[in-house]
Amino acid sequence: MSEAQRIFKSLGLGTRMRKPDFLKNKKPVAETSANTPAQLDFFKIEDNKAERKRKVQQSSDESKKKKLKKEEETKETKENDEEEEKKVILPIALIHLTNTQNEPSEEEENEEEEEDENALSTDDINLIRQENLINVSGEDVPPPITEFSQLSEYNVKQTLINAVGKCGYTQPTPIQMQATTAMLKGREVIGIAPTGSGKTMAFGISLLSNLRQPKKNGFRAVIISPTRELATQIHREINGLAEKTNQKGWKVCLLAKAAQFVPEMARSFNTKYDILVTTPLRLVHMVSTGDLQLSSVEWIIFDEADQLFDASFVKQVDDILGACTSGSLKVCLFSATLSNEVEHIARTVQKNPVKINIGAVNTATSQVDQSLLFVGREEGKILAIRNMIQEGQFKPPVLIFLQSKARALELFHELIYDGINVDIISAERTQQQRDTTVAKFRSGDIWVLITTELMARGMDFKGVELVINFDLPQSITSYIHRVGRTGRAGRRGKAVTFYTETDIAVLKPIAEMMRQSGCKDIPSWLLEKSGKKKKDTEIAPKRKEDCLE
Ligand SMILES: Nc1ncnc2c1ncn2[C@@H]1O[C@H](COP(=O)(O)OP(=O)(O)OP(=O)(O)O)[C@@H](O)[C@H]1O
Repeated sequence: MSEAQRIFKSLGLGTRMRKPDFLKNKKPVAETSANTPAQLDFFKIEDNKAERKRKVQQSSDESKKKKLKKEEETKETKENDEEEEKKVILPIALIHLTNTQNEPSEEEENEEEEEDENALSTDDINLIRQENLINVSGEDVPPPITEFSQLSEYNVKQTLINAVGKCGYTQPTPIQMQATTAMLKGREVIGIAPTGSGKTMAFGISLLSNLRQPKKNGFRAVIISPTRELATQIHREINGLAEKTNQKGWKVCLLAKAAQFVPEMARSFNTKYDILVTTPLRLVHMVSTGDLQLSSVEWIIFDEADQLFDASFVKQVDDILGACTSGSLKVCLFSATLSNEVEHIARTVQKNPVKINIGAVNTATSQVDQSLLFVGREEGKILAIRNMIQEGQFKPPVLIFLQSKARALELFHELIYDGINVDIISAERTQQQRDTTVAKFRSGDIWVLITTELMARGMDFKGVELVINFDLPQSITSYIHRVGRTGRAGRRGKAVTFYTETDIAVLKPIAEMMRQSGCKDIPSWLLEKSGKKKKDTEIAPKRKEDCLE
């Protein structure tokens, strides 16, 4: 058994990891830098391959030297032990038996040599994590994968691995590298990774694999999301993956429409499906009327977990967890942002979770070029948009965030008047209207979408070019999620935040966070500004309903 395997065993991992090809070449090289790259550019891994290969080779060499030294030491100890053993007098038959038992067959020897070559050393694992900005905490955290094909070593069916490929995903993102192996080992996870970095697939793949096959025994996995639009999107993605497995019978249910179920349907409903995607309110309602049972649930995922575990939802979350009565229930949390307070609450419902953090904590994705634009007073905002249009900086699709529905509606009328292909989405519109608007924005029939906080989290509109914070967001957390609607899945995006004279007093936290996420053009006077530290939820000043004066 190799040293690496011994380490794996001692860590209780027991998994035989195949060493990725890029880790196999070992040439003598100098020591590696332990510095973590400042920018998170995980979709561009391929571009960095040569550099990564060099670093990994360096690490592999170091570990090889260490391994050789250890092997020599082990050999010495073994020889001493053998000497000791010979002193014990055994009957000849037993000696023979003992010797043959200890002697590896030729086949075993070859296998060990092969394992030796393929095993990942602790240094290799650390380097993969370092290269992908994966930070982990928790006991016995399994190593990350670097290729989807390695999922087979975690008992994932080939049909599921193929399905991931059919979705067009060739390389796992960092959260997928690490969260999948943890969940596949049956571990509860707290997964924090930037907006647009593929968290949905991270838990989607793991759930489908852990459930093995459709059973029609009632819901075995539940995914909770704060908004109906996001639940619909998650449902589409997981259902799409399930369908591509060609494994007949996977039933993924979206519990979103109030009129979707009548009591007579409840019985079949409780047995027909494997996975449920829902918002918390709807689920609590169905559980309280007895129309839905959660006793078979083995996995529950809270997407946008920080929002679900904050004051506005925590009661419903508590009710839902109370209804999941299975002793083997596993609770996982995913989000791009998580405060210590929320993590503390969440940990009270988790058992020995693995915490995975990708990149810097609570910062906007580095895939977005962020900027601040001074507009003087409120009326300067619409002028700024008109200027951007004239100067060709208003490249659709564009998402514009405002503080209230009334302000959003006013801007909508103004842009319609300018002849822009624009629509508006807010919580007060009917579900039908919301669905139609989202579909039209997705398909490119609408170029500009004006919205409130409703669309800030989770929504994956492919190819959004520009996010405009017409009004400052209410919190840093909201800023991170809003600008994260662009710069997704490896594409770059732009985000412009308007600010007025009144906003200057509260802008510093946003400016600091922008700098942290790699933004260089922040006026230094803004960063130096002193002032009372505001709570995360208290940034934007309350504005008049009328956004143009
Ligand atoms: N391995 C992959 N390779 C390329 N694209 C991927 C991969 N995994 C997921 N994606 C794509 O990346 C996009 C973002 O994924 P997803 O919506 O899961 O992000 P997220 O991390 O949940 O973001 P948010 O925090 O904003 O909710 C989606 O369009 C998805 O199809």
